[in-house]
Amino acid sequence: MNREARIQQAYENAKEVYGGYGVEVETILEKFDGIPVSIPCWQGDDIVGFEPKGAGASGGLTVTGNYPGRPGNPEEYRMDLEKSMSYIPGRIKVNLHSIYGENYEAGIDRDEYASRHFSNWIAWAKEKGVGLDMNATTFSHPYAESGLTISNPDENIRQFWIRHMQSVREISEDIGRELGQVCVFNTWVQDGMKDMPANRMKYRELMKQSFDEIFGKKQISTDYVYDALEPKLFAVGVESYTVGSNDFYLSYHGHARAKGIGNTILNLDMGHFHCEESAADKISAVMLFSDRFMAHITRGLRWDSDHVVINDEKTNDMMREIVRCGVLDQAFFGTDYFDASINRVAAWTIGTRATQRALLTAMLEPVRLLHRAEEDGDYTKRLMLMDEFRSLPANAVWEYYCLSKEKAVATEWLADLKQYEKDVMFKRNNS
Ligand SMILES: C[C@H](O)[C@H](O)[C@@H](O)C(=O)CO
Ligand SMILES: [Mn+2]
Repeated sequence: MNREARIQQAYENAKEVYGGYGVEVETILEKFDGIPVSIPCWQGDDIVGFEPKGAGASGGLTVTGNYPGRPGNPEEYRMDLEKSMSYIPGRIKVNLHSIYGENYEAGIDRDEYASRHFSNWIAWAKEKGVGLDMNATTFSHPYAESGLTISNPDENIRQFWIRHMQSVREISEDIGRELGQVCVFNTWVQDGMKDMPANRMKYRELMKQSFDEIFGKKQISTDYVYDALEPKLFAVGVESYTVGSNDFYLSYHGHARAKGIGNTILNLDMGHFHCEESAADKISAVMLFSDRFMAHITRGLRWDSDHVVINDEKTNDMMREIVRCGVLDQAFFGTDYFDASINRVAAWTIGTRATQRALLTAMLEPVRLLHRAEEDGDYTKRLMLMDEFRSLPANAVWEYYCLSKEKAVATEWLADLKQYEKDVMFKRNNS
């Protein structure tokens, strides 16, 4: 049997199996096809970006590895991105950092970044039919060396980062308007301390004030921008105290909503909690009080929050929970990882495809039957179904979807990437 016929037949069988549980596979596929996953720009070049002097990651972010072939300019970078996109079915967005703008004028600093620095990205996104998300970049900068940015008691430094965030938020607004879809403005900041602070209150108070100024500067339509707050437990070098902790951001979100400041939402990064803590469990708690949320799908491993996403238990758990909670239409899906020890284009491809596959698998779960068993108080049946549903033929549906989008099925993309690596990536000299 040839490739197409094999995939088609497995798909027809899968449809029958799912149909037996009341799941209409075609309807699910149609919905799935419209859900974008945002690709992390930082995986493409170890978060160097295109500022005149790319500094590389710092501030609790460490990219390990030195795999050859890193792109050294926007053209090489977008070429790699397009290569990865050629292997990815379904809608995507690119999650940019503010240091990935272009044509910065001499002497310009981050507090003066503007939409003109992103005009190439906007034109490219329009041409490719993809969306863009945006991140303020508070690390890898002389004003970030103390480890405190918007919570810095030095008013000059604090105001510098406030202006930075305000300008990046306005860039996000222009992007949202230009592309006709929401651009999530993410505000992760690394602020914290290696050792115990004597005055924890002070920095949180400053951070609260700063966010009030950042989001309070301008009311922006939610058609264009949501302001994502991304809590984190700790980072390397920031072991004792993170100003933007989960409790801080949950409270700040409530405050901002009550006062009508900005369009805040929570960004639940799966790698930002205790290893045994479930980010999935937080979705229902947050979404009872919010209209939207972002998920940073990633694979936390011990002290590293950002390994390349694979189809592991936590990723599937996160996706299942989003669907079971009925908040799929409220989710912004971002992925968040860096790995410079493997081919960077492959990392993008593996992580995005794994995220999509886990999402599709969760959408196919016969969730109504699980809810019904629980409502009936039949926890025995609930557990049996949950376990049984893990073995449903979701992969056959995924492969059919890839085929229908004329994208690689299973491992088919790797040989082509190895050729690209040889012909293009390994000929660069950017390390
Ligand atoms: C580069 C990003 O801003 C970063 O990964 C952030 O989202 C994060 O999760 C930091 O740990
Ligand atoms: Mn993140």
